[in-house]
Amino acid sequence: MTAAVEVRDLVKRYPKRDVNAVDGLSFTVEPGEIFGLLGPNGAGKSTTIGVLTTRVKATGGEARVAGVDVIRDSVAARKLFAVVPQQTNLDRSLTPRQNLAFHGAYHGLSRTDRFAKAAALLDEFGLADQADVKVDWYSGGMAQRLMIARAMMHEPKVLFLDEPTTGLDPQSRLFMWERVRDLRSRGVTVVLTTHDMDEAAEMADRVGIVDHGKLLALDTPEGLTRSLAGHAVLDLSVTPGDGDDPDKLVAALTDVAGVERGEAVAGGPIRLYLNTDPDTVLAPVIAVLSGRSATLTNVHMGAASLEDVFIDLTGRGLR
Ligand SMILES: Nc1ncnc2c1ncn2[C@@H]1O[C@H](COP(=O)(O)OP(=O)(O)OP(=O)(O)O)[C@@H](O)[C@H]1O
Repeated sequence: MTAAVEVRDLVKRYPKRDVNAVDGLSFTVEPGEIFGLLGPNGAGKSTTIGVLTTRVKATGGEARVAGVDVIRDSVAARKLFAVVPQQTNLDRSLTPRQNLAFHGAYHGLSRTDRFAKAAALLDEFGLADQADVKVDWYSGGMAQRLMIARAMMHEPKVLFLDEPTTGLDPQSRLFMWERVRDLRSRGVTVVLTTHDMDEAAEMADRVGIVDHGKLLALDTPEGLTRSLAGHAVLDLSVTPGDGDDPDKLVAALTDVAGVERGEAVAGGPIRLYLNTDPDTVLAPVIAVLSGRSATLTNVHMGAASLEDVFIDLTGRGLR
């Protein structure tokens, strides 16, 4: 089967920059997948999407959408995908319904078809009641939904979502996640970028972790977290005793049986990666802390997350 998206050795160097924004990226997205590109700000996610959606000119490498070379055959490629950018780009002089209809006209839909389709999509995205108001009245979440509805007007095979829920309230996020899953069930391939590990873990069938324009890991969220040394994590909010510091505390804590590794996350808790159950480690950990006169204010036990995978790969947090 033809891959929905194929990127090979992609390189992008912006003019007057001395490093590559995208530095030899390769990955393949299967049809019907929700694929997440996860990485911190500046990792090169938007640039990669920019190349795939013909907005950014690649410096080198190959990029295909549904088998069509986006670099050499951009006109044909544009019929096969849709993109929802980070920033709202709705036409403020048109109503929501007109925004969709106009997009349909651009893609050659007849008047009847485009208004029927617009009505169906407005309904699906929970905007039917407010389809004929000013776009300016829309909240961020509504504008985001309208942009996805608009993107679906020409029935793209691949939908690119750049940071789909950044800045949205929790309820709007959940609504958005459900709509994206609906799209997948209709066979649309979704490629989303995010620096939110919860979003990647929740949404994506597979996640590519990128940093400095390079792919560091690619697997299912479960596969990525399973790859970590320990399968459980203990977060300790601690104030070191007089004359002690977080690094020394970490060194002492990693001597506890069952602690595979530890690190003091900058500005955050001490994180211990365990290779055993957290409850067997807790008592000896607390004994070490009290022995060093450290004050423990909070303990969190959990499974390893994608954030932990990222920290493991890069030595720093996602944000
Ligand atoms: N038009 C541009 N001109 C010059 N440099 C750019 C341009 N666009 C992006 N960059 C640089 O390229 C690198 C990758 O940026 P990009 O926006 O692709 O990252 P990102 O992972 O999408 O980050 P974010 O989550 O902040 O959008 C950054 O160092 C950025 O400063």
